[in-house]
Amino acid sequence: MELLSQIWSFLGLLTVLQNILPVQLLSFLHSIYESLQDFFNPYSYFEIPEFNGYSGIDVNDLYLHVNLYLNSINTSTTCRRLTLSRSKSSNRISYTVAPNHTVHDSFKGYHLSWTHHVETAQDSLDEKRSFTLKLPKRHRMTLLDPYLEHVTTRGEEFERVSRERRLFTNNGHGSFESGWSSVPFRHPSTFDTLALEPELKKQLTDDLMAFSEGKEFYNKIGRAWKRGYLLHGPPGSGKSSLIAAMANFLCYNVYDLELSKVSHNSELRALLIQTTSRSIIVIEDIDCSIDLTGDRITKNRRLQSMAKNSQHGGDNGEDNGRVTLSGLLNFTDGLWSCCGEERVIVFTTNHRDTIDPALIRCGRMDVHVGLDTCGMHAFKTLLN
Ligand SMILES: Nc1ncnc2c1ncn2[C@@H]1O[C@H](COP(=O)(O)OP(=O)(O)OP(=O)(O)O)[C@@H](O)[C@H]1O
Repeated sequence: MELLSQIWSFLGLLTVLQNILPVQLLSFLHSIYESLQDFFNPYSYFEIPEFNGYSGIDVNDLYLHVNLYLNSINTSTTCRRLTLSRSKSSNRISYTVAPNHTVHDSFKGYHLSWTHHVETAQDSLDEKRSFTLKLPKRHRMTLLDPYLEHVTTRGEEFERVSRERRLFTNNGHGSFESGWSSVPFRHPSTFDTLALEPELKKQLTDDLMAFSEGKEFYNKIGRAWKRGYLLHGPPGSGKSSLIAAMANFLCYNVYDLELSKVSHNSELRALLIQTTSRSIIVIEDIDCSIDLTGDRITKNRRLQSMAKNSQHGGDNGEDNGRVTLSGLLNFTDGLWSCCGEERVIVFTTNHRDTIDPALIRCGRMDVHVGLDTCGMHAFKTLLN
């Protein structure tokens, strides 16, 4: 009782002081109080807002990674309240730390925690979200960088295996902002279900694995992080199934590029720029999709094309109105092909011999896979 009355009198004194002391002195006392509090507090705090700056447009990558990371560690055991959500097109449930709740983590033997703050602006319904990382002050310099690196790597890894993948196809409006339409990618083919000889299966999975983990290698040797596959074999030999198995193995999106719908090289370039990293870009039946004689176009055809162009009052350039071999070579290997990372380009054909060697030389199509013969093992898998 006595303690209660003492607290009351202290609060009363504070109110009186607040009324009589000048504002400057109050704020000075407040800053001294905060400095003392900081000095004696054994923890450091780092705030990670959802957006960079005040525009509310530029999303903070680190915030996204923290969210993914907290999704990847089993937060349900350390956090008392989680927000669950599921998008219309995905079966996956994602967990977010509920507003103003904390989740605990450990790294190199130290305890750390993340608190998710959500504030609603008073004048609008906008929400301001951020995470606060709390870690031991004495070790903050040695812990912060490696821990954030760990969070980013785990977050990216989690996104890779859990994101809903999509199958894109070009819609004929490649010159505009979005030249691709997409549906969820749910092809069931995997390397386990494919009837392939075990050596070939191993070669392919090793190659794909090395590619997906090869960021540093590609950086070191100064090459764009992409890989080309040429799949050849008669109709029905499993080329499409192999592409689906590759996409499922790597957890990549698939861009199925229909060349007949692309009207010229610049549209092809625009489509390439619109593809995202970690994807497989497929051109099926490459020999049927394009005049692979490219620059060696016959005189007759060139004349026909020029006549057509002049009839329509167009430019007489020979590349007008079609995709050429050189356009395709630039697509796979030119400067623009480096505008994204971690991309696999796959060409399929029923007749490898009809393709211009420039298009499938090593460096463009790094791996050639023949699917024409069905060995004993593959046959057994099919029977099973
Ligand atoms: N190696 C294989 N293992 C398992 N299934 C296969 C294999 N090869 C073919 N198939 C089956 O045969 C059918 C045709 O295969 P797929 O469409 O992949 O062949 P394709 O070579 O792409 O044919 P096309 O050249 O006509 O497009 C599919 O139902 C697929 O499941």
